[in-house]
Amino acid sequence: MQDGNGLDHLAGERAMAQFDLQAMKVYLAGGQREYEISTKMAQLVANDPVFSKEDRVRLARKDLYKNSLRKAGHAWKTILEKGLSEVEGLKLRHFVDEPTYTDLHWGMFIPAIKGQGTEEQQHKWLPLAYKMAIIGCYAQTELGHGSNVQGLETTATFDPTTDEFIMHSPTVTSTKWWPGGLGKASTHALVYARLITDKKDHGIHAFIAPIRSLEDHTPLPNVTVGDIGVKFGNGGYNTMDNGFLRFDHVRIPRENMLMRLATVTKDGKYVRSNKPRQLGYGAMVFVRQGIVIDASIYLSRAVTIAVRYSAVRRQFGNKDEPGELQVIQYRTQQSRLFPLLATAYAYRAVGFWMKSLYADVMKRLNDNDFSTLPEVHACTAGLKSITTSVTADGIEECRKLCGGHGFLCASGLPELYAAYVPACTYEGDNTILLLQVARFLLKTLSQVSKVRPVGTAAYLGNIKQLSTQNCKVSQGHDWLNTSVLLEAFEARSARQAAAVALRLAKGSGSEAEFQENTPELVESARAHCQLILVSKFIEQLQTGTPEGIRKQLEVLCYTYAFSQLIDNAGDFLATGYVTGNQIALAKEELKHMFDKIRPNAVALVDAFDHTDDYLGSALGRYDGDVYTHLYKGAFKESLNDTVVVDGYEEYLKPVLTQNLWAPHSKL
Ligand SMILES: CCCCC/C=C\C/C=C\C/C=C\C/C=C\C/C=C\C=C\C(=O)SCCNC(=O)CCNC(=O)[C@H](O)C(C)(C)COP(=O)(O)OP(=O)(O)OC[C@H]1O[C@@H](n2cnc3c(N)ncnc32)[C@H](O)[C@@H]1OP(=O)(O)O
Ligand SMILES: Cc1cc2nc3c(=O)[nH]c(=O)nc-3n(C[C@H](O)[C@H](O)[C@H](O)COP(=O)(O)OP(=O)(O)OC[C@H]3O[C@@H](n4cnc5c(N)ncnc54)[C@H](O)[C@@H]3O)c2cc1C
Repeated sequence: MQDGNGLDHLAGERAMAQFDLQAMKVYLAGGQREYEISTKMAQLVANDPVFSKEDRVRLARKDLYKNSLRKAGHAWKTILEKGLSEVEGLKLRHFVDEPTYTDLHWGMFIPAIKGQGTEEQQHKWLPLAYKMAIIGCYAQTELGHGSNVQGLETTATFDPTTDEFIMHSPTVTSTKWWPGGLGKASTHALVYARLITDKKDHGIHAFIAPIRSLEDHTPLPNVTVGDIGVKFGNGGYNTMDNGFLRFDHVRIPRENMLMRLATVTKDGKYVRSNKPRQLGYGAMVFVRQGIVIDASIYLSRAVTIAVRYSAVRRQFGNKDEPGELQVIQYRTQQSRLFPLLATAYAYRAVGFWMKSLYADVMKRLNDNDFSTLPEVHACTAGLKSITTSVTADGIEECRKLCGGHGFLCASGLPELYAAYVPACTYEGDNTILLLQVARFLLKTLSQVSKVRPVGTAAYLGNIKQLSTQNCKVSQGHDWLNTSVLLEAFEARSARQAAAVALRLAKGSGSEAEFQENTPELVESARAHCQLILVSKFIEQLQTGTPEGIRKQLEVLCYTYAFSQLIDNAGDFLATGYVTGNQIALAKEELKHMFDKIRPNAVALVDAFDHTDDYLGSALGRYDGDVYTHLYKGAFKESLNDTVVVDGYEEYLKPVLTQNLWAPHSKL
C-alpha cells in the first residue's frame, strides 16, 4: 500500500517556515499563560478515553445524546477533582468539542442572572448554578417568534392574592422552541415572557421557572417539555437537546422575576429602573462577542485540514518538474485557501479586541455609563453576523478544496460544518443583525453634525472628506500602506451608508420605503463591519507584536485586506472611490502575498496548535499520513463489520438469483 509520502512532504513544508513558530502559537493562544493552559487541557482531553470522538457520526441520536451527557458529567467531575480554574474549565470544554447543555447553563443562564438579577437574586441563584445543583437554559425563542423578541407570546401574569406569577403558553406558537439544554437536561429555564399586571402588558421580561423535579428529574406539574428532534447533519449539533416547553398556568414566586431593570411590588405595582431596557439583551451581547473568536477557531480547524491536505495531495504535473504537483502549488487552490487562512488570523486578532471592548462596556455599565452601549451592540451584532457567515462558507469551501475525500466524514469537515452552521442563525439571524447595524449607522449619520461619532463609527465624523477625496494609488506597492488601505475601506463604507441614508431621507420615512432599501442597508452594514475587521487587525498588529512573527502577520493582514477589497470590488467601484485599475493593482499585490504565504502555509496552520485528537481528521493529520489513515478508517465502517452485508439474504440474493427478465422490460 502506498503511504502517500505524506510524512516527507509535511516535514519539508515545515522546514521552509520563515517565522518563529513558538511565538506565533503563543500569540494565537492569547498569551503565554493561555498557551500553557491550552496545551495542558488539550492533552488532558486527548488522553481521556471518555472524551473520545470516535464514531460520533455513526451513533444513533439516543446513544449520541447519552454519550454527550456522559462527557459533560465527566468534564464537570474532572473540573472539580482536579480543582481547575474557570479558564481551565472553559478550555477543557473547548477541547471536548461537543455542543452540550452546559454551554447554555454557563454561557447564557448564568450571565443573564448576573446582568438582570438584583444582588439578592444573584445571591440566591448563582451559588446553586455555580455548583450545578440546578441546570439552567435560556428560553427566549418560541415556535412563532425568534428574531422579533417583542412578539413573544408567553405570559407571566401577576397574581397579588398569592404573590405569584402565572406562567402560561396561550397558543401553539407561544411554545418555547429551540432553547439548548431545555429538551432533556435543564431543571430551570430563564423564560422571556410578557409581564402582565392588573391586565396591563409591560412587554418582555425575564423569569426563572423551575421545570423539572430536583428529586427525580420529571417535568413539574402542568409543564410540558421535550426535545424538538433531529437536526442537520450527522453528529454536529445533535449532541444538544434543543427543546420545547409549554406552561399551563404554572405558578412561580414573584421573586423569580429578574428585577434589576424593572420591579413588580407585592401589591402589583410595576416600577422601571432608570437603566436602559436593552440591558435585558445583555446575555446576547456577551455571547455574540465570544462568537468572533470562536469563528476564528472553527475556521482555523477547517483551514488546517485543507492546507495540510493540499500539501500532501498531488495531481498532474508539468514538464519543468519531476513527478506530480502538490495541489497547494496551484494558484487557484492558493487563491481559495490563503484568504481563508488570513481570515482565521484576522478573526483571532479582532476576537482579542472584542474581549477588551466587552470588558470596557461592562466596566462602564457598572458605573452607570451607558453611552457606548449602542456602538457595542452594533459591533457585536455585526461582527457576529459577518464572522459566522464567512466561517460557515469557509468550512464548506475547505471541504471542496479537499476534493472527494473532503466529503467523507473521516475528513472531519462535514461534522465541523454541521456543528458550526447554526451559528449563522442562533444568537440572532445574520441578516437581522446586519439590519441592526444599519439602523445604528443611519442614526449615527443623522446626528453627525451634533454628536461626534466614537469608537468604530468615528470615521463617519469625516464623512465630507471621505465622500470627496478619491484613492491615490497609482502603483501596486502604494497599496502596501495601511493608511491608504484603511481610507479605502472607510470611504467605501461611509459612501455606501451616506447613499442609502440620503435615499431614505428624500422619501416619506415610511416603513415600506425602509423595507425597499433593506438590501442596500445590509450591504452598507457589511461594509462597515468589514472596515472594523480590517482596521482592528491592523491595529492589533501595530500594538506590540513580537518581532519573530510580525512580518508573517503583516503578510496575512494584507492578504486579508486585499481579498476583501477584491471580493467586494463591485461595491468599491460603485462608490467611485477606487478605479478598476486600482483594483487590478491590488490583485497583483495579492498574488505577491500568496507567494510569501506559500512556504509558510503549513507552519502557519501548525501555529493554531490543533491536536490530531481535536481536529479528528484523516486529511488534516499532523504527520500528513493521509492515505494510510483513510484506508484504515474504512475498516471501522459498520457496513464492513461483516464481509457479506446484512440484508444480502433477504434483498440482494433474490435480485441476483431470480435469473428472469423483468416482464415488461425492453432491455
Ligand atoms: C463542564 C462545564 C464547563 C464549562 C462550560 C462552559 C461554557 C460555555 C461558554 C460559552 C458558550 C456560550 C454560549 C453558547 C453558544 C452558542 C449559543 C447557542 C445557543 C443560542 C442561543 C440563542 O439563540 S438565544 C436567542 C437569541 N435571539 C436573538 O438573538 C434574537 C434576535 N433579535 C433581537 O436581538 C432583537 O429583538 C432585535 C434587536 C432584532 C429587534 O429588536 P427591536 O424590536 O427593534 O427591539 P427593541 O425595540 O427591543 O430595541 C430597539 C433598541 O434596542 C437596541 N438594541 C437591540 N438589541 C440590543 C442589544 N443586544 N444590546 C443593546 N441594545 C440593543 C436597538 O439598537 C434599538 O436601539 P435604539 O432605540 O437606540 O435605536
Ligand atoms: C442550533 C440552534 C440553537 C438555538 N438555541 C437557542 C437557545 O438556546 N435559546 C433561544 O431562545 N433560542 C435559541 N435558538 C433560536 C434562535 O435564536 C433563532 O432561531 C434565531 O434568533 C432566528 O430567529 P427565527 O428562527 O425566528 O428566524 P426568523 O426571524 O423567522 O427568520 C426567517 C427568515 O426571515 C428573515 N427575516 C425575519 N425578519 C426579518 C426582517 N424584519 N427583515 C428582513 N428579514 C427578516 C430572516 O433573515 C430569515 O432569513 C437556537 C437556534 C438554533 C438553530
